Amino acid sequence: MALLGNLTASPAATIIRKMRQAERADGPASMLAIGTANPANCVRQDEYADYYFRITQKQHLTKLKSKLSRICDRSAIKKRYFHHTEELLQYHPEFIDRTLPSLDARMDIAATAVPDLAAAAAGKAIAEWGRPAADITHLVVSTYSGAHMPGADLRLASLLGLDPSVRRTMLYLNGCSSGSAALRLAKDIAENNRGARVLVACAELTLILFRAPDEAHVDTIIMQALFGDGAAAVIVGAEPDASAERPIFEMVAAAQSVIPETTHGAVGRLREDGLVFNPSFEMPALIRENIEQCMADAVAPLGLSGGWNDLFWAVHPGGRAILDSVEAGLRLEPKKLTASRHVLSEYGNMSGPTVIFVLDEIRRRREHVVGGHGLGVLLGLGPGVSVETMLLRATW
Ligand SMILES: CC(C)(COP(=O)(O)OP(=O)(O)OC[C@H]1O[C@@H](n2cnc3c(N)ncnc32)[C@H](O)[C@@H]1OP(=O)(O)O)[C@@H](O)C(=O)NCCC(=O)NCCSC(=O)CC(=O)O
Repeated sequence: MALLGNLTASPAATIIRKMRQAERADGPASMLAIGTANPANCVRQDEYADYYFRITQKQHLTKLKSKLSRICDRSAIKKRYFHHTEELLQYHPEFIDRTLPSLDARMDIAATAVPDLAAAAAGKAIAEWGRPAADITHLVVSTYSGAHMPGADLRLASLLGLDPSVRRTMLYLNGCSSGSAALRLAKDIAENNRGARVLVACAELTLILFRAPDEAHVDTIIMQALFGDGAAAVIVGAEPDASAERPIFEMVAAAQSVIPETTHGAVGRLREDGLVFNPSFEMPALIRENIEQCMADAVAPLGLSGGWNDLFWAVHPGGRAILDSVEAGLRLEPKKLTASRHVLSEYGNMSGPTVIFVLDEIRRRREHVVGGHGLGVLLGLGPGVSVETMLLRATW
């Protein structure tokens, strides 16, 4: 105690404390710009079952095809975008036949396609932000569609012309909560490094989990029915420059929790035939039964409780049943999930980037979605089952 007392009173301790105060930003981080992008190949959901069984040459599996048709009908998705095309699949029979090793070929395509798509989204965010790309100080990139050293972060930095001193962080295999996790990390970086401007970029290509239908693996068609490709980027910074920057959402507080004993809820394994991802049948019920407790725990330290309909909601649209579960579990009025349902309908579940598309949609709809005090919640859901929450304040 005596030593600690001496240290804390010493001139060195005072200097270090002042240095640390000077290093940190005074205010909370804000999202300063948002950009999104999708590949060109668009497939309508009402044509997807025909398309998928034709390109995988499995039209003889008529019962499975009818099941996929039914699931697509009830998915509340209108269309999705994909990097892979029929031509690409013709060159790669190993992407269709799950007995052939295909990880090398999938990774070779992802090495350029993931950062290219991320760059399309990030370029839009930087243009909206209005400052030079070289002013970005930190880069956080998340994906599960590829894994390389050096990674998509370095190629993205080069494509965008970021400064070589930019501090890069890669997040791999975070599943569908990766967009929320990357934003949480960006908030911490921006608030602890005065003047930092963090570019968050999330990009996913379903090529990593594309494979033919198989009667022994019915969950394959669930993935094929719901997931699409997309990228989203956000620029995050604290103490916005009032003359040059226009904050969209203040990032008030972030939390992460895990629904107890649900590690089986959403499981992914990287295998020789790509990423095998199995969302459990139970996901919708697990979320419906646990979401209110997770939310209450997340907002309690802020002195808030309940009143969920007073907030705006940016919920990860993992599937129609996931949104139905969040709506039921929190007793939300149907209009609260309009932005999430719109993004699901237009793009499907793009994993991590999706929740950023929802934020973009909310700021587009403005007062039609956001209530008087402007407070809302970003809700990410992913393997764990992890629940990522961020309290936001709309600042337009
Ligand atoms: C897929 C759906 C749109 C289908 O809607 P329906 O109204 O048709 O619902 P349903 O439950 O009757 O399902 C239709 C058929 O699909 C089957 N089915 C449903 N879910 C399944 C699953 N997880 N695995 C295997 N089969 C499944 C049902 O048994 C049924 O088969 P039969 O017709 O033979 O009886 C919906 O169930 C849905 O949105 N589910 C949630 C999907 C999900 O878990 N998303 C999270 C992805 S992970 C994610 O976002 C985050 C992450 O973890 O990283």
